Formats: sequence, C-alpha cells, structure tokens
Amino acid sequence: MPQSDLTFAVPKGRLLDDALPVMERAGVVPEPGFHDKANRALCFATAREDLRLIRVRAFDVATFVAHGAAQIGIVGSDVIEEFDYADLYAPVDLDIGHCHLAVAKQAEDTRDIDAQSHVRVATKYPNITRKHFERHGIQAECVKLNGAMELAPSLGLSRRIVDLVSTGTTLRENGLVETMRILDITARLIVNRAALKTDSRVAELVETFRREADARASQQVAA
Ligand SMILES: Nc1ncnc2c1ncn2[C@@H]1O[C@H](COP(=O)(O)OP(=O)(O)OP(=O)(O)O)[C@@H](O)[C@H]1O
Ligand SMILES: O=P(O)(O)OC[C@H]1O[C@H](OP(=O)(O)OP(=O)(O)O)[C@H](O)[C@@H]1O
Repeated sequence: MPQSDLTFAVPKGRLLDDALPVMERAGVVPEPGFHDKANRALCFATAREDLRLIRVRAFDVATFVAHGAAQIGIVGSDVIEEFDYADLYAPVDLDIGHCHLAVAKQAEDTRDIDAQSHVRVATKYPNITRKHFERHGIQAECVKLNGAMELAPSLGLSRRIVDLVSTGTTLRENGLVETMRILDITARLIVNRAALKTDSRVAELVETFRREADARASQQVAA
C-alpha cells in the first residue's frame, strides 16, 4: 500500500531564515515559490515527492505536530516548554535560533517583588511564567499578549513582562531591564511520537538532521 505524504511544519518568521539552510543540507528543499515573500500559499512541495512543507505560526508548529497533522517540524524550545505536549518528541537540538526567556521590568521601577506574594505579568508564555514565579513563592497573574509585551509596564498593564531576549535591543529601546533569566532557547527538530514509531521515513529524517547538526558542531570545533 503506498504511504501517505509526510508533512513538515516550519515557523513563518525569523527562525525560518536560520532553519532553511539546515533543512536544505538535510535534503528538505522547498519548491522555488516558497521563497517568494508575496506568496500567500501555506503548503508547498519539496524536492522529495513524498514530503510537503507547511508554513505556520511558531506556536502552531507544535500543535500541528503534537496532533499528528504534521509528522515533523522545527520550533524553538520555548514553544515546546510552554505547551509540554506528551505526544511531541524533540530529538535534535539544531543549534540555531539562540535566545533566552527573561523577566523584565521598567528600569526606574525599584520596588522589590520578592517581598510580595502576587505579581501581574504580561507574556506570551503563561505556563512557563506561572511555573517560574511559583518556584520563587510568588503567584503570577498572567496577562496573555501575542507581541509587543514591552509596552505593558509603561502603560500600567503589568509590573513585569516575560519575553524572549536576543540582543537586548528591544528591552533597552523600551526602557526595560532584565531581572532574571528563565530559560536558554534553541530551535529543535520535533516529531510526533506515534509517527516516529509507525513510519520509518520519520526516523530516517531524524537521523539525517542529527548527522547534519553533528557535522556542523564538528566543523565549529575544527574552525
Ligand atoms: N529575537 C530573537 N532572536 C532569536 N530567536 C528568536 C527571537 N525571537 C524569537 N526567536 C525564536 O524564534 C521563534 C519564533 O519563530 P518565528 O519568528 O519564525 O515564528 P513566527 O510564527 O513568525 O512567530 P510569531 O507567532 O511570534 O509571529 C521563537 O519561538 C524563538 O524560539
Ligand atoms: O533582544 P532582541 O534582539 O531585541 O529581540 C527580542 C525581541 O524579539 C522578539 O520579538 P519579534 O521580533 O519576534 O516580534 P514579536 O514581538 O512580534 O514577537 C521578542 O518578542 C522581542 O520583542
């Protein structure tokens, strides 16, 4: 019986620029139309007849793969940690998309929250945030935002934010300072656990990406 096509999910934004060369070295080469920013299609053919790509939001990559609608994908470890899906397995650290998740506050806010039992936090990551503050004995009331968290303290929405930091420019330009680092982040190859067990092509792709990541690591050591 012919096997159905595999679906590979990738995030549509900044991570894609780093992921594409890695994918291409692993033999996942999208059709030319994929690179056209004006193209509104969401599903693309690849050089492999049995493999298609879908381009979705980063959080949705994890959801598509966890539910088996896509068998494999690439996503930041922040997203994996936030959802904690049992059906999702992240076997390869791709060593791209380096950033970290941090708590930040307005630079002029000198009030100590350690002495408090409750704090309001604006974030895209309510689960990670609640767990982080719980470990410090503080109950976090999370206000879910999907972007521009940096506006929340100055507009009185929350005393703290939890957001991704890479260069630190966004925090600085919005008058914020980091108070605590929560999680170091890199992008991972993720697979649906059931698909990994039942479809040998998924295990083969995992091995190919693992070899590609190992080869890059060896080159870096040699350089
Ligand atoms: N400033 C940054 N520097 C490096 N990596 C980042 C940065 N911001 C986010 N990331 C990583 O990239 C991932 C988001 O990927 P990407 O931007 O491709 O997705 P997206 O779907 O466009 O995001 P969104 O849903 O926010 O629009 C994050 O989950 C994180 O792992
Ligand atoms: O430390 P920096 O290098 O300044 O990067 C951090 C910024 O990058 C991410 O936002 P992104 O640009 O993905 O936009 P978003 O707010 O729409 O998520 C993140 O949410 C920060 O705002």
